[in-house]
Amino acid sequence: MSTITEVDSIPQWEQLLASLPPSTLLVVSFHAPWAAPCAQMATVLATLASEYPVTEPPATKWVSVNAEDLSDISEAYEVTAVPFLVLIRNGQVLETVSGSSAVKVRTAIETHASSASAAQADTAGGVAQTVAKAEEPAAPLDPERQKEELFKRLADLVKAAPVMLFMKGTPSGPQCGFSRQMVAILRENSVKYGFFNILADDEVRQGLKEYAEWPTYPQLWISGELVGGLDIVKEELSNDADFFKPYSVSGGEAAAPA
Ligand SMILES: N[C@@H](CCC(=O)N[C@@H](CS)C(=O)NCC(=O)O)C(=O)O
Repeated sequence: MSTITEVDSIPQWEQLLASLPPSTLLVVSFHAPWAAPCAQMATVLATLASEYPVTEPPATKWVSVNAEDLSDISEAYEVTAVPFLVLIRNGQVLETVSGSSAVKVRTAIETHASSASAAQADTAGGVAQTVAKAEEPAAPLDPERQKEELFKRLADLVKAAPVMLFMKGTPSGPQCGFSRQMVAILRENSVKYGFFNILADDEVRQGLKEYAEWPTYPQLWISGELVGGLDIVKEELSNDADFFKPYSVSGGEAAAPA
C-alpha cells in the first residue's frame, strides 16, 4: 500500500527525480494549506495511493508539494492553481490535472500507471498530453453558483473510494460515539473504505447534509450512493449479514485524515 510523501526542499525533490527508476510513475500533488479543495484532494489521493502496492508493478511513487513554499518547483511545472496534479515518468510530464475532480484524477493515474505501452509511447514522444486548464479566477461567486460548485465537489468526494465514510474525527481518533461505532462495524467486517473528517471542513459538513438530504454524521456512501447513518447500517447488517462482503478485504481503512 503506497503512501504520500511530502517534499520539503528542492534538494529532496532533485534527489527524488534522480533516484526513480525510469518506469516508475511519479504522482505529484501540488497543494496549499489554505485551500479547502486540497484537503479533499489529499483524501482522494491517499485513498488511491493505498490501492497501489509498494513493491509490485505498476511502480508508482506519490509525493505532495506545497506550491507556495516550493515555488521554484511549481513554476517549473506551470502550476497556476491548486490542487494541481502532475504525472511524470522518466523525467517527462505525461499529464496534468488542474482542479479537484476525483474522477479526472483517478482516470489519469489509472491510465498512466496501468499501461506499459502508454509508458513507452509517452517516453518516446515527450509530453504526450496536457489537460491542464486554468482554475476559475477567484472572483466571488453568487450563492447559487457557490452551491453548484460545492455540490460538484461533493459529487466527486462521495465517490473518492467505493466505500466512503463521512465521520467526525478519524478512524483512529473518532470524535463522536456514533462515528466510533460505525468505524468498529466497518473494522469487524474488514471493509476497505476511504474516509473524510467533516470536522476539518465546515463547508463539506453543512453542504453534504443538504446534498445527501441526511442531517447527521456518520454517513456511509457506497458507489456514490448514500446508504445512511449508523442506525441504517446496523439495520442493513441485521437483515443481511453479508451486506459488506463485496467490500471486505483484510486491509481495513484506506484514506488519510483530511
Ligand atoms: N442516529 C444517528 C446518530 C447520528 C447523529 O445523531 N449525529 C449527530 C451528532 S454526532 C450529528 O451529526 N449532528 C449534526 C452535526 O453535528 O453536524 C445515526 O444513525 O447515524
